[in-house]
Amino acid sequence: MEGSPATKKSKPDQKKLPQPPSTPPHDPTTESTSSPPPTETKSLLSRPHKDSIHGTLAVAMALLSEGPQGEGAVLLDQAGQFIAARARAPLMDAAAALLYDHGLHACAGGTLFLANFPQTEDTIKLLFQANLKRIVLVPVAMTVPQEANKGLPAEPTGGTLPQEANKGLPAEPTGETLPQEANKGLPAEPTGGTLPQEANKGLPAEPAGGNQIIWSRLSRSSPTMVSTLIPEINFPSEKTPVADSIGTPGKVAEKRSDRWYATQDWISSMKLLTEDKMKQLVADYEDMHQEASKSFKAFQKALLNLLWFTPDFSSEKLRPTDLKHLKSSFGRDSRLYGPWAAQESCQELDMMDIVGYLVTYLVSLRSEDSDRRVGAALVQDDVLISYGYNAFRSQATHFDLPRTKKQSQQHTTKYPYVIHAECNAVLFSKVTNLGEARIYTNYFPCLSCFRILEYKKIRDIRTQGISKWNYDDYEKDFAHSQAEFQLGFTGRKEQPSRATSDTRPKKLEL
Ligand SMILES: O=c1ccn([C@H]2C[C@H](O)[C@@H](COP(=O)(O)O)O2)c(=O)[nH]1
Repeated sequence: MEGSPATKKSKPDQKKLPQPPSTPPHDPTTESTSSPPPTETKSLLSRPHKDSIHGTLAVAMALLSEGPQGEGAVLLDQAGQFIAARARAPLMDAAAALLYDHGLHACAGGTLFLANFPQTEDTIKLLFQANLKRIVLVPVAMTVPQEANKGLPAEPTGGTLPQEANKGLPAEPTGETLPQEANKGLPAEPTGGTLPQEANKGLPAEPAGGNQIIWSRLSRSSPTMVSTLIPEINFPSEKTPVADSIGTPGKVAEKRSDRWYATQDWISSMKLLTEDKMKQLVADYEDMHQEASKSFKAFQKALLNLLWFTPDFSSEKLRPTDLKHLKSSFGRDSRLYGPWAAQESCQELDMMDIVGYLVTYLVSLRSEDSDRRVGAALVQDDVLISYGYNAFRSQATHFDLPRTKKQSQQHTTKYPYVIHAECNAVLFSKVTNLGEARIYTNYFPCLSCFRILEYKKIRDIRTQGISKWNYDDYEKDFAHSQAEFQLGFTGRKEQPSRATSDTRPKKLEL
């Protein structure tokens, strides 16, 4: 996602205006690869590679498709900035819809993640026309329609790419390779916030006539694809509680040895899952996929289960309250109970909600604040148009910032340096008219984010939890509730837990 570049119109009184920063705005969705920080500080954060996030978004979008085979696509521009993600429309492949929505100029030199191969030959032609630099195929379904394959290098059976096509690409990781490993050799991510023209500098020159498409895959098979969703595992340093590094809520060990063992346990359980259960899940998935042409619901269910049972999704925080709800059949318009909702306030979610929450969760994994990872996703007309997570502002990196929360030492806290997830989602949206947009967040937005959402007329706010922010005094909390109320809050919200419901002011009746 790129922040809209400041329009450089020369105005007579420009000298009086605040000058734009000499460096481009910080884009939290990119990370510097040029000067890796010291290993000790690096272990403060574990973040999945952007490719994993975008590949998974494509899969999530495929869940929303209608038709015999799900298809989802995610488009990034040439600087690697997110443009949009969407599912197949009834008469249009997801990839084609993105190209038509955003135009070839936005796509040239860009990257397209495809969960399942587009089914029509017209779309393949369009992919060549788009001069994309990279197409990442996420093989959620193992079959590539013969029709669609026309004109492309022939694929040997078993789904591997021909050696020719693989030339120059890194060897694909096998089985249980961790994401860090798997990412080695992938094209370096651009450094923060560069404008497309700038970002192009140093990239290999496009051959005359364009059309240099590098076919790459997140992985050869679903197990590896799923394993790339797991955040990098760094052995925690003294500074890092286990909860930060391995994402196990409520399991913060005090001593180094405890942390170490907790991490070990987690790794072995992950391995167990990768090697045994995951194989089983994938086998089930493949079996069910055979049935997919007969029953699309089965495909959706299998895919969702596959995502669901990765360690992250089955963590305590995200555990479905009752798996039997998931096991029931559902389609685009059917309802099911929200896995994130507390038992006493089980909420109904539709497929877009599930995908919305999945996206907020995924992007929150990229958060630069290891204390609290917040994710936000903007959706308009069932298209994911932007996302954001809490990240440190321009010219500040997560390696040298204060992390303390103590209000008595305001200048040493992290807060002045953090841009909130919702702000980033809005700031980096390429769609500027957000009146019809809906926002998903994994935490209840704070008051300042509410102001921004109100300003942008985003009134459909769907959130997974009650407010977690510490408002020191009643006024602030009250103002927050009022703002929420005045907005005409349309989102679904969990009931406050007993602990907080007593202290929160009652909503006003208008
Ligand atoms: O609406 C919100 C509120 C807060 N955030 C971010 C800002 C910080 O990075 C964390 C809060 O940290 P604590 O340690 O829990 O105080 O969340 C946000 O993105 N959106």
